[in-house]
Amino acid sequence: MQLACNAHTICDSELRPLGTGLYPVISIINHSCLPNAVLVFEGRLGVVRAVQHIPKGAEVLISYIETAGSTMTRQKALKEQYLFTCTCPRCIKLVQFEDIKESSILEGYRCKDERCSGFLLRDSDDRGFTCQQCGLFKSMEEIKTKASEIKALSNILTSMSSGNNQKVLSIYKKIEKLQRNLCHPFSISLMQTRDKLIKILMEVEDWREALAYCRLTIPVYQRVYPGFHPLLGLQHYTCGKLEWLLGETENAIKSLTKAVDILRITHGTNSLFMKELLMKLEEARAEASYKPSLQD
Ligand SMILES: C[S@@+](CC[C@H](N)C(=O)[O-])C[C@H]1O[C@@H](n2cnc3c(N)ncnc32)[C@H](O)[C@@H]1O
Repeated sequence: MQLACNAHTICDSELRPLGTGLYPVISIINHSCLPNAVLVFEGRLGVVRAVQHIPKGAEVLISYIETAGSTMTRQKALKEQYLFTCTCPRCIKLVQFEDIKESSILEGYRCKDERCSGFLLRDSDDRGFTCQQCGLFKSMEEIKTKASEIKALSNILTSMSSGNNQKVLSIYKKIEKLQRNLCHPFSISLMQTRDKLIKILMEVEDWREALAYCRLTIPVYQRVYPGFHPLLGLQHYTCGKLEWLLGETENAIKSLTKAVDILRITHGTNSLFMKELLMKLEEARAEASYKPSLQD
């Protein structure tokens, strides 16, 4: 257990896990769900970078876990994996109204009225949930039916062997449709399903549809992560790459610029990964300045 509490998951530049490592210096850094620094890896080298100004004498804090999640979800993960109760500025708000609202958005249900973006709270008699914006009621029965349909589809996915991309794609699309109807538009589960769809659609080279889902995830990423979070930078990067592939040069420049603005802070500018990103942005800019002259 002592090893698990002090070890770190080594990831590649795109935060895909590669293995586990013990870094004696990095393992003295404590956790916060609102960290002022991030840990990224350049090969086997662990690098901690500040993501905001850290005043002299203040403690450097990184996040040990996925920070997109309700306070209860984060606290559970920290308790189970690292055996402590977090008291960071986000966690001390547990069960305060703002925190209940936040968890109802991130992990709760959507209003029956599709145009309403209110959050739902469970009624005291447990018969269902009421939208806190428009007052519409959603019954427990309706929620349970949709949730069990999603569960059944997820079970099919777990029982499937890999390699059947088209079948997996069609199941994820069904799950996404059900979640769109069940979950709040800023739901993390819906965001994760869309991320799975983006990954598969990129594997089957359907850039157009991958981009459509990627664009849907950006506002959710912007909401659930702080401004300088590597995952937000990487999502802008994915959007930019897809736009570039589809010939949407101006949009690609915008997305790649947003990616660079974030990732130069979290990843530095010296790695091969960042050099490639900066080169793509240069290429897109060069193409944009060349294109109008073609129309002359
Ligand atoms: C990688 S170690 C961090 C350094 C450790 N605090 C030390 O003094 O060696 C991880 C452990 O530190 C403690 N820890 C880290 N962040 C904490 C926090 N925000 N609040 C309380 N304990 C924390 C937990 O016991 C956790 O399992």
